Amino acid sequence: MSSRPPPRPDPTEDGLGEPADGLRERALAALRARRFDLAEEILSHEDPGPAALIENLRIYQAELEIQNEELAQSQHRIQEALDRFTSFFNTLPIAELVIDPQGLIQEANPAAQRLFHLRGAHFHQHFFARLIAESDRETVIDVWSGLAENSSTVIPEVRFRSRSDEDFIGDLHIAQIPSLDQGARRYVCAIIDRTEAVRQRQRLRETSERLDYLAHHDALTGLPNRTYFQERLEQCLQRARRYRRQFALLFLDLDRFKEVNDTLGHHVGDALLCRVAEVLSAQIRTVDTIARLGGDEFVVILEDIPAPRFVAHFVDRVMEEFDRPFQVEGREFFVTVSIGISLYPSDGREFETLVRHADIAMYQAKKAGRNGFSFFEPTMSEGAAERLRLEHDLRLALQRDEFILYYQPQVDLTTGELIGVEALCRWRHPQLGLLSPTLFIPMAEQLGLIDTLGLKVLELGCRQIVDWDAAGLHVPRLAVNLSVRELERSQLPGRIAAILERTGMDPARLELEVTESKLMRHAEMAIHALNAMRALGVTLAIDDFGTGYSSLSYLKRLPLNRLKIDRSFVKGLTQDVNDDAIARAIIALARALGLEVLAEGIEAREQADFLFREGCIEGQGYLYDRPLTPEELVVNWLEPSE
Ligand SMILES: Nc1nc2c(ncn2[C@@H]2O[C@H](COP(=O)(O)O[C@H]3[C@@H](O)[C@H](n4cnc5c(=O)[nH]c(N)nc54)O[C@@H]3COP(=O)(O)O)[C@@H](O)[C@H]2O)c(=O)[nH]1
Repeated sequence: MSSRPPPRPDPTEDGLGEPADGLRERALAALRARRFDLAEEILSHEDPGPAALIENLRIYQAELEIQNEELAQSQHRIQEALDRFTSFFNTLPIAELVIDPQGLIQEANPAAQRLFHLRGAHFHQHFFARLIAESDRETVIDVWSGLAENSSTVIPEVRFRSRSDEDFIGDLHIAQIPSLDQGARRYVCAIIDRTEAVRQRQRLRETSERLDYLAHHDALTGLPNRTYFQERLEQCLQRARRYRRQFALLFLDLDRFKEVNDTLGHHVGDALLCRVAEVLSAQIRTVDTIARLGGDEFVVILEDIPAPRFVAHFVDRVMEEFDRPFQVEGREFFVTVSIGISLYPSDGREFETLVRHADIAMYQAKKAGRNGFSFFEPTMSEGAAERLRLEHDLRLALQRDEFILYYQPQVDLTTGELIGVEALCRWRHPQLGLLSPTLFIPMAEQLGLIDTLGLKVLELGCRQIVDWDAAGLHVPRLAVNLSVRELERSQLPGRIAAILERTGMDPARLELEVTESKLMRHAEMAIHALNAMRALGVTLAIDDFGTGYSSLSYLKRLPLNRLKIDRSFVKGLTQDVNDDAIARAIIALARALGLEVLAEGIEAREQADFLFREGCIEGQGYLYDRPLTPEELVVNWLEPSE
C-alpha cells in the first residue's frame, strides 16, 4: 500500500513572528531543493529564540513530510517491481525455483510444479538436491558450491527426477540473488527442459550408428562387408609398413555353393553361409579380420604373422572344419572351400596387388581341383591371371545382370521379310566393355555357369518377344542357342516350361538351336533331351550344320525341325565349287529328311541368289543386318517406315 504525504503547513501563517531576515526563505529554498543538510546548517547558525525554535521545528516537520513522501513513492515502486516479478515468476513457461542457503526450496513457480509433477506445497522445505538424479547430484553440488558471489552459471543437461519417477533432462541455470544480508544468500534456479532435444539427438546418433553399421556389415552374416574389409586392409597395410610386419590375405570361395542354392533354395544357402561365417570367425584371433565380400566369397586378413607357416596352420584348421558336415536347418551338408593366399610384403606391397594375387591364387586352387589352397606364386602368368580374373568376373556378372541380348534378323530370301530373330548374348563388362560370346560361353560351360546363363538368355528373349507383341510389333520366331551342357540337365525341360509359363511366350514361336558337333558327341543323351523339349511345343534346329560330321542314323532319330548351314560354307558360295557342292548337299539332305533349312552368314547378294536357286528360302547374315540391339531391331525391321 502507498500513502500520500499530508499537505505541507505554511510557516508564515502561525503568527509567531518572523525569524531573522531571509533566513526562513533560504531554509525553505534549501528544503525544496532536497538540501536537508544545508537547511539544517542555515537554521543552526541562528540564535534559537522560541519563535525561531518553533519555526525550526516546523521546518523539520516539513522536512519529514518530504522524506515521507519520497519513502511512499519508493515503496510504491518496490511494490510495482514485486508485482511484476511475481507475475513473471508465475507465468514464465520456464521452471523457476528460489533456493535458500541451506539448499531448501523456498518457492517454485507453476512451470516448475508441472515439470516435476509436484504441487507448490510439496516443494516447500524440500531439498533441491533431491530433485536431481543421483548420477548428476555430485556434479551439480560441486558447481554450485564453486559459484562466485553474485554470479551465475549454467550446467547443461542435468538429469532430474520428477515425482512420476521419470527422469528428465534439463539445462540448469543458477544465479545468486544479490542480498544485503551476507548470511542469507539465496539462489534462483531456472530449468529448461531438454528431454526431447536430447532424445532426438540420441535417436539421430543411434540412426547414424545403425546406418554406419549397415554400410560396413553384411546384412546376412553380420560380418564386415567389402567396404569395411577395404578399410581394414588399408589400416593393416599402414601398420605393417610402419612396424615392418608380415600379414596374409586369404580369399575363400565355397565350392559348388550355387548347387546348394539351386537345389535346396536360397534360404538353405543363406543359412549355410551364416554357419560358414560362424565357423570361420571361430578360427581367427581378435587382431585378425574376416569379411564377406558377397555371394560365397569370404576374406580373412591374418595380421602380424611370424612366418608363412602360421598361415598354413590356419588353413589346415579351416580345412579340418570343412571336413566335417555343416548342420543347417536340421540337415547335414558337406561343403568344400578353395583358398588363395597372398602375403605382405613378398606378394605385393600395395592394396590392389595383394587382393589381385590372393584372387588369382584362389582360382588356382579351384583349377587344381577345388577343396584346397594355393599360395600366390609369381610364376602364375599374366595371361592365366587375366583369364582367372575374367572367370571371377563372369560369376559376378550373373549376379549383377550384366548380360544383354542382341537380335539378328532371319529373313525369307524370296521376299526379304522378317521371319524370325536369333538371340545372341553379349556381356556388358563394367571395365572391358561389350564382350563376345565366343569369349565367355566356353568359359561359362567350363565353370558350370552355362545353365544359369542359358536360362537367363531364354527368359530375356521370351520376355522381349512378349513385350513386342504387347506393343503391336510382331516377331514371328525367336531362336535361342542352347549349349549341349545344358541338355545334360534333366531339369532343363521343366525349367524351359517354367519360363514359357512365366513370360507367356507361345512355345510354337520358340526355336532352340544346338551346335551340331557338340550334339553328335552326346547323341544318345541329346535324343532323349530334345524329345522332352519337343514335347513342350518348341521347335529345334541344328546350328553350324556341316561342321560336325553328323551320323545319318542319329540325324534321322533327332526330333529336329531345321538345319542351319554353317557360315563357313556360305562364305565361299559361287567362288568355291566345294562350298557350292556342300551347300547343295545340305539342302538336299534337309529336304530328304523333311526339315527346313536356313543359311547363316550370308554377306553377298550372289550367295543369297545361289541358296534360293538351290531351294533354301531362309537365311541370315550381314547382307540383311548384323545382330542388333532391341531398339535397332524395332527401327530397322518392326516399325513401318513412313
Ligand atoms: N550357348 C549360347 N551360345 C551363344 C549365345 N549367344 C551367342 N552364342 C554363340 O556364340 C557364338 C558367337 O556368336 P556371335 O559373336 O553373336 O556371332 C553371331 C553372329 O554375329 C555371327 N554372324 C551372323 N551373320 C554373320 C555374317 O554374315 N558374317 C559373319 N562373319 N558372322 C555373322 O554369327 C554368330 C551366330 O552364329 P550361330 O549361332 O551359329 O547362328 C555363336 O556360335 C553363337 O551361337 C547364347 O546365348 N548361348
